Amino acid sequence: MAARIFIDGEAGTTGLEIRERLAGRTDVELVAIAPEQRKDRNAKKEILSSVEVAILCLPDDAAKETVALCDALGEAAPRILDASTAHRVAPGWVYGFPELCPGQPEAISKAARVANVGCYASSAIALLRPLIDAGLLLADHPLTINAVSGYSGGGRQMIEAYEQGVAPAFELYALGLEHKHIPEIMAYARLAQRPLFVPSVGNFRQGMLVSIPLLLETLPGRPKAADLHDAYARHYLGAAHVRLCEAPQNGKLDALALNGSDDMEVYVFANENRRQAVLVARQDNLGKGASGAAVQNLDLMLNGGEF
Ligand SMILES: NC(=O)C1=CN([C@@H]2O[C@H](COP(=O)(O)OP(=O)(O)OC[C@H]3O[C@@H](n4cnc5c(N)ncnc54)[C@H](OP(=O)(O)O)[C@@H]3O)[C@@H](O)[C@H]2O)C=CC1
Ligand SMILES: CC(=O)N[C@@H](CCC(=O)OP(=O)(O)O)C(=O)O
Repeated sequence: MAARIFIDGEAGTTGLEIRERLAGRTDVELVAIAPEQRKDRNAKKEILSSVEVAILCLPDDAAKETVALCDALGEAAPRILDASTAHRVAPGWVYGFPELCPGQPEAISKAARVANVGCYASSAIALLRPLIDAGLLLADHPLTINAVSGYSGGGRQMIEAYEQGVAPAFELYALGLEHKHIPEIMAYARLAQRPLFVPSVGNFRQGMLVSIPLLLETLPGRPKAADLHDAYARHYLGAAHVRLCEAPQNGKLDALALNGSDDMEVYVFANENRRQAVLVARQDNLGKGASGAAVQNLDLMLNGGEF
């Protein structure tokens, strides 16, 4: 029998993308709320009590409100997959990045509540956690994380600003150094020192690069870039949706090249003579960075299995 799924916020950027990915599948039945009732708590509660999984594609406050409605339902509550930032480091929630570590796919498959990854966060964690686990990077290493995203990452308002031509072609933001993804990056990459995070947004709809520069001489054991590469090769061996790639000889990486895909690529660019490296993750911010990741998590929640 098909699993009944409710996407709360199905008309938003993330909700629409998830709906498109699930359309045509026979193993899930999408249960929709009448558009005029989408913020009506009673109507929502009724739907919530009738589905197996609720996927929340809402602003944080609205996501918390829906979780409270589920709490009130007790045993009739659905499992929850929350795409917002509200519960990513909250107790009782499982972080929806199956490639985090061995055991994470199983934890997601059994969880009642899964917090889907943040787009920048998933890239930063994908780059940092394997090196920390391998002892190649210390938890208190001073780190800078640079990133560029397509404007769809900012949701409907930012999309409208860019598409009406009233947004700058490129800008740095979050220069107050309080970006909302830093807590999840620290928690799941296992950092003890807060990284500097410098995101930016450009005049392209989707696509994302996250890069982390490293001075190899400052790392424990003074590794070669090849050692970092090997640590990723071990960590991502058999991973279906994160690939370790050879860094292109021309030293360039196009932010848009994975658009339309739900996968992530990891690169180690290096100059051994200079003992410098730049780690880079590339993904579609709406794919593995959001809705693609949500569908991967949903599949684990519904069917379990290897990842
Ligand atoms: N865009 C992205 O790349 C990513 C976004 N996310 C997260 O997903 C969530 C949604 O973001 P995004 O899709 O970009 O945002 P959008 O602004 O595109 O969509 C949000 C949707 O939620 C609806 N909504 C707001 N309040 C309620 C409510 N109380 N009940 C039902 N529907 C409501 C809005 O409807 P209305 O406009 O009518 O109020 C809108 O359709 C956010 O928490 C965001 O942080 C996560 C990963 C990536
Ligand atoms: C370009 C842009 O504004 N990006 C958003 C992050 C994308 C996103 O929505 O991340 P979540 O997964 O946490 O929701 C931002 O920096 O706030």
